[in-house]
Amino acid sequence: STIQLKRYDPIDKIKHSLPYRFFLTTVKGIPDENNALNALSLKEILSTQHGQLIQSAQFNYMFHIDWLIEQYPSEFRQKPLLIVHGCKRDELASLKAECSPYPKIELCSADMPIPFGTHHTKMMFLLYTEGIRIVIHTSNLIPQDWNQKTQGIWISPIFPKISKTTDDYSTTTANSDSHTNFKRDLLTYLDRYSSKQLQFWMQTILEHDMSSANVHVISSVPGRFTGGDFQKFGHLKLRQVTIYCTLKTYLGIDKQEQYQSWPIVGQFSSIGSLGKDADQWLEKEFLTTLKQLNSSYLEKPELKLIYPSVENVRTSLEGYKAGGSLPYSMNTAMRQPWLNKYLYQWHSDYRNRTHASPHIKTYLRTSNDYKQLLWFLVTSANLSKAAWGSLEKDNTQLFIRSYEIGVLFLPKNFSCSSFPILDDKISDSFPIPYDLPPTKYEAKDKPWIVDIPYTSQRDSHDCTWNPH
Ligand SMILES: O=C(O)c1c[nH]c2c(Br)cccc2c1=O
Repeated sequence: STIQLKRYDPIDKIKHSLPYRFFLTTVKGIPDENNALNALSLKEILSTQHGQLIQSAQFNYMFHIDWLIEQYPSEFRQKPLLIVHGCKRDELASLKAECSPYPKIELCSADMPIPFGTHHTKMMFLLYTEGIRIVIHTSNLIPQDWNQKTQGIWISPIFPKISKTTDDYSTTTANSDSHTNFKRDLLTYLDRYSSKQLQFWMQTILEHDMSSANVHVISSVPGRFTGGDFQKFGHLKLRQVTIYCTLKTYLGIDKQEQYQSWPIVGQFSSIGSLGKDADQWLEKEFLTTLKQLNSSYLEKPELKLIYPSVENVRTSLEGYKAGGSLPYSMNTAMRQPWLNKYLYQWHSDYRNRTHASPHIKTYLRTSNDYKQLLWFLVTSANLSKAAWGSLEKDNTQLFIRSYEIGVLFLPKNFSCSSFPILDDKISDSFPIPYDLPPTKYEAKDKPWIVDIPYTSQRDSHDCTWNPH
């Protein structure tokens, strides 16, 4: 059989990029060395050094088409580009207008059957002559999302095309999938669009060998899921994949006890309406599924939620403007003051990103001493029922409104029982985007709310914030 030579992937040359392939976006205005380690710009992702691009697809929520095309190398700007979006009515009209100068851009409208759902998914398919690369990330395709914010990027290897011979000898499942069922779960997600244009990409994905993928897909799609589909999406999928982590069989009886209280940390850039108290959804549903009811001990991990305070926004590189991308509304916040006791500040001194306002969304479970990581998820999903789903029909049905996608890192897929979080951080520690342990809000701190004025203190650009 022809032995496929693993093509040299420039991403591998970036220090500390392996084995996680988890990057932040570069930030203008911080020292270069903090951009050199595990950070990428969109131009770097799309550069010609990765191979000869044939065509690409961009799944996202917000688009600035002229700017996006400019991020592609000039020799790739005429290649076919599929834009997968959830725009309707006047937003769709303006998106079409923005695309009209580019005949090779095709639009694919994600079916949005449920009110208040959004197409949040941020993903790239990059088809080269040598193979296909998949990027799952958290940035809108607009300049300010790639300038001075903290955003997350998982970038796959360039998966080679399955040649007849390789398929015969593929060591994993018949259609060369990974132990994490990466290909199966990605196709399950894409199938929910029921889109003809995505048929081409689903067939293309089928034809590539993804056995080297070492992350799980955690996605959400609009719908009501029960029976065989019950644990395919949303927070039930996250539970189903992480459940082994605190199983007695995996840990041994004695160790399991110590795991019971291991905290869960959620970090996001917006918050939905979660009910009149924590027992409505946050503790009763979201935390319960994540803390895996399976154990006989009463697990009660703490839940710590990282969301920028007004002071975090005011002192950020962008100043109050950063708050334009933190759309937590007064109408929602005023109905859930109980949430404030869970809130921690955005702090990332070790990555020099304390002032790069977060638009990344991450969820993790860590040991009490914050030295070991049990699992880590980077995703488009904010803390909302629309994104994660809410249980109905006596907990037999999960109701999800939005499209979301993220990737989950599990120690067992990296041959370890937990990921190290070392003090000197950057070594072979897991590249967590923020400082652990998290920093509690100060007594005077309030969560950033987008639609109220902030005039008593000026921001890092000497401005105030007056939402019209
Ligand atoms: O998922 C995302 O990326 C986002 C979703 N909704 C937003 C609103 Br509403 C206002 C401003 C920014 C965003 C945003 O960034």
